[in-house]
Amino acid sequence: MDQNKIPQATAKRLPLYYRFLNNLNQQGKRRVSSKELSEAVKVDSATIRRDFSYFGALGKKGYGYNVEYLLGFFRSTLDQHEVTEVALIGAGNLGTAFLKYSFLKNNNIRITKAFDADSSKVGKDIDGVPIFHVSDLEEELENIRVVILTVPASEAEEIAEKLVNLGVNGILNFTPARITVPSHVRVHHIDLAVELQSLVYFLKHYPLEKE
Ligand SMILES: NC(=O)c1ccc[n+]([C@@H]2O[C@H](COP(=O)([O-])OP(=O)(O)OC[C@H]3O[C@@H](n4cnc5c(N)ncnc54)[C@H](O)[C@@H]3O)[C@@H](O)[C@H]2O)c1
Repeated sequence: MDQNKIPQATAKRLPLYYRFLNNLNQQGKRRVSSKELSEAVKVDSATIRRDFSYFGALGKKGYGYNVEYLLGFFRSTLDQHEVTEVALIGAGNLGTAFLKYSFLKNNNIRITKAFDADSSKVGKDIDGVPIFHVSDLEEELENIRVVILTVPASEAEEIAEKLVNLGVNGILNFTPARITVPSHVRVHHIDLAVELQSLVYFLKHYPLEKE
């Protein structure tokens, strides 16, 4: 299937589905209903059915979806066969937490290198990930095209510019800085303060009803 035809909102949910289905598969489950999936991944079942219809997975009434088929589809779509190496810049509080948290265990994305400006951290490793000096980016980044940015906001723009010059085309930006990059580079911002504000706003203005 032509991956460009999958809407972006659907594509964003793929890793969520993938993780859950992978767990099911490891437990030996062969099928799953959209209701079960919906409860697990917190996406309503109509959306799941619509998402899955893009993958040619039409659930059968009373049977649900075939776990192996879906996993096969997700693996090829998410490039699970290939290992994607990711670098992390800024091994401070947040960066260290990411290096320690093995949230990437179940798929083939791995943080393989970290960079920091603090010489006392350079040469050490955090949970097996070596820390290099940020001035060695050029020599050490090699083929890495995806970077997690956890530096102070004031450093973000300058680092991003360096990264783009070295061929990076994907940045997951945890800093509150809004960085400017050329149009071929994709930046996803994750701003925890904004997410929290939005949650509180929704709770206040759109409270959910108890069932
Ligand atoms: N800690 C949190 O809970 C949290 C939450 C949301 C967002 N953030 C954002 O994430 C970023 C990091 O936060 P933190 O709490 O981990 O800060 P921190 O000060 O603990 O870590 C920043 C790290 O970046 C390094 N650094 C500084 N300048 C650098 C440079 N030019 N190149 C490479 N490394 C450099 C520092 O040596 C340090 O290790 C900040 O922008 C912060 O606003 C943090």
